[in-house]
Amino acid sequence: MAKLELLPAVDVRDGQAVRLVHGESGTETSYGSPLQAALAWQSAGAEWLHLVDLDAAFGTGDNRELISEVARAMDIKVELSGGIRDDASLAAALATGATRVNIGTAAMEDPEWVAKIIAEHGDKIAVGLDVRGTTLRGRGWTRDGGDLWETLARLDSEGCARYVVTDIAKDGTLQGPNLQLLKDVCARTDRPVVASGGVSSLDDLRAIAELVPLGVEGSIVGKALYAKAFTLEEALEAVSR
Ligand SMILES: O=C(O)c1ccccc1N[C@@H]1O[C@H](COP(=O)(O)O)[C@@H](O)[C@H]1O
Repeated sequence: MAKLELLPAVDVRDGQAVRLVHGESGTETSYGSPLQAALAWQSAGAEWLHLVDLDAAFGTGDNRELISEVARAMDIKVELSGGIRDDASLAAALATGATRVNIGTAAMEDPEWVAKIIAEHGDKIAVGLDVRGTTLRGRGWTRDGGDLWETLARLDSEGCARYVVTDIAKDGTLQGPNLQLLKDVCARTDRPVVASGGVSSLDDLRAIAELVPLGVEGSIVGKALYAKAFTLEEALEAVSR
C-alpha cells in the first residue's frame, strides 16, 4: 500500500511562522523564523513543505520575498498557498520553484481563470477546498464561496489534478481530523486528496493513513508539530507502514 505523504506546514504572517485557530486572524501564535522552521522540518526528514503566505490570503499585504527565499532554500518539494489569484501572483509562485501551488479563493471567484491555469499547468495546480460544513470559504476563510460538491464536480470536469481539503472547524484546534469529510470527498472524486486540519496525535495520522486506499495521498501537519505533540520523525515513522 502507498504510504501517506506528510506535509509539515509553515504559515507566514508579518514575517513570522505562525499557527492560527480556525484560520481566524488575531489568533496567531508565533513560532519565529519561517526559514528556520522550514529547514528544521527538512532536516527531520520531510519530503514536502506546505508553505502559506497568510497575509496574501487575508489581503493584508504579502510576504512574497520571504516566501520565495524559503521555497528556494528547500531541497524538498514545496506546496505553496495563499493569495495566488491572478497571472502575476501565479507567475511569482511558480518562479520560486515550488513543486505545486494551491489555489483557494480564485477557484470560487474566478472559475474561468482557474480552468485556464489547470489546462496550462496540469498537476502543478492543486485546489484548496477549505470548508465549513459543505460550504467553501475564501478570502482568508472570511467569505462563503459556494457549495463544495458543485465546485468539486466542476473542477473535476476541468481536469483539476488534486485537492487539499481543510475542515476549518478543525484547523489549528488539535481536535482530530474530519475523517468523514475526507471519505465523502474521496467518494466523489478519483483525484488525490491532501488532508488538512485537526491532526493532534500519531493515531490521527494512522487514521488518515487508513484512507490512502480511498484516495487520500497526504496530510498537512501544523499545530501538533509546533506544540510538540510528537516529532516529525515519529510522524514519518507512524505512517511508513
Ligand atoms: O492555512 C491557514 O491557516 C489559512 C487560514 C486562513 C486563510 C488561508 C489559509 N491557508 C491557505 O491559504 C489558501 C487560500 O489562499 P487563497 O484563498 O488562494 O488566497 C488555503 O487553501 C490554505 O492553503
